[in-house]
Amino acid sequence: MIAQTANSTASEFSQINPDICIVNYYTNFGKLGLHQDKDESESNLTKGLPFISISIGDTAEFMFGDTRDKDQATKINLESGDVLILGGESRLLFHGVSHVETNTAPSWLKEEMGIRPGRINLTFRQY
Ligand SMILES: O=C(O)CCC(=O)C(=O)O
Ligand SMILES: [Fe+2]
Repeated sequence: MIAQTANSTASEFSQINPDICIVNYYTNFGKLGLHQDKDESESNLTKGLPFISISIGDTAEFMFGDTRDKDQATKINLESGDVLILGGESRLLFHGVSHVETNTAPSWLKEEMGIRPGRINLTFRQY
């Protein structure tokens, strides 16, 4: 498994010109099973072009690993404002969301932006 965290910079991955943005909204009961993202073109997947994920709202437990087995997956928290990049050799890692933690969003999102409870995730990709 290739998983680089805080020390990695976006410049280590090939640049993308995103032409797709997928928006997922999770209620506090929301989950997403372990899967690989491989709907993009074969050539861009082969190049390992990254996708870029931005989390907004409540914190999610995000899992990733080499297989679809959630017991073996590594779990990290993705908080509001976190950016996750899966690219290069990590591009086809299995990943998913095991749960969303109720009432963990920054209070200003609710108070000033009127955002509803739960989590929004945006992923930017290049087909
Ligand atoms: O919500 C997330 O952090 C992951 C979303 C995801 O894996 C997807 O949209 O394919
Ligand atoms: Fe995904």
